[in-house]
Amino acid sequence: MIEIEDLSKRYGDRYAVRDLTFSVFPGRVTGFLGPNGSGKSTTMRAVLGLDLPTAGRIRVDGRPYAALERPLTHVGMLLDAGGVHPGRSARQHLRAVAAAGRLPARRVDEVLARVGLTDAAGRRAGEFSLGMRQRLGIATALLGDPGILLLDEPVNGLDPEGVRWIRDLMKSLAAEGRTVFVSSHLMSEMENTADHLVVIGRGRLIADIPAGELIERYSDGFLSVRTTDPGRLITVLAAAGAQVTPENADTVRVDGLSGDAVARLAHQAGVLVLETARHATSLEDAYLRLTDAAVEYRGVPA
Ligand SMILES: Nc1ncnc2c1ncn2[C@@H]1O[C@H](COP(=O)(O)OP(=O)(O)OP(=O)(O)O)[C@@H](O)[C@H]1O
Repeated sequence: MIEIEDLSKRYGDRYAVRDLTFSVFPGRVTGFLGPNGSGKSTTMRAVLGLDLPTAGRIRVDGRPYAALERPLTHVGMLLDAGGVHPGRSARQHLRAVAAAGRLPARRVDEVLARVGLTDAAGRRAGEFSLGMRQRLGIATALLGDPGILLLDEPVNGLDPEGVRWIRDLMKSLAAEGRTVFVSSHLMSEMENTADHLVVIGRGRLIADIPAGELIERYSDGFLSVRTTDPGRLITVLAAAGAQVTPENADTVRVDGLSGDAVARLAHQAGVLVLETARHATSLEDAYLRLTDAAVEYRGVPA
């Protein structure tokens, strides 16, 4: 578990992160979302003690990162897939990290297998494709078998197969009971992955919410209702406070009423409803609405 309390980080006269409070829980994938420059990397670096906060407290498994004994067994991180010596093989790289972190050498082959790099283990990392480098970065994060994983924009630049692979991996890591905290500036990447979302804008918290609830709360989902008597249905539903507009000859669009309410009102009025379809919003739409709603957070002078 990660607990962030009143975190602020200032560079010069600007806050990269301001009064941020949230926790990241085990057993689920938590997406950390915000536009470019909103402070996601700064927050992740602060969790790992790579950046010193201007104010606030961060606890990892109940302690500051610096107070963790053998931190690699608590937290694995994928911050930058480029941090591997190009002349070393994947196996040599992992052995070096394992030795430095006092981790058992057998973990090297275990993590190579987990990320599908067993066959490429002897090749120089400098010859790796971006996707392979990303797998090696994740293997490195997994070396200490940590309960917490921090992944900063892990799918950046990957092809669709690589994206799918990382998604599936994150889900399985969460299913094993780990805390998976993954940043992205693209909501669409989180749509099929995150169980929970922490959204920031200009360094401030905008939402800390289950992914499904975000859609529910910020969706503009409407109903298409097909009926034998659109004229009468429009009158009845409008009288109940809904916005109703004809969609075509036998279908009306209804905003502001649940499917239940539409069915009941139509029944009471003796109008026959043939079909009701709900048009759901995507997570992307909900996110845009949410960040729009947070427009006051744009611009944070120190
Ligand atoms: N070392 C630094 N010195 C000065 N300003 C910095 C530094 N690191 C980050 N910033 C500023 O802090 C703000 C937040 O940056 P950060 O990299 O945390 O955002 P981000 O959400 O991770 O963005 P991205 O999606 O582009 O990676 C930005 O305005 C950035 O310019």
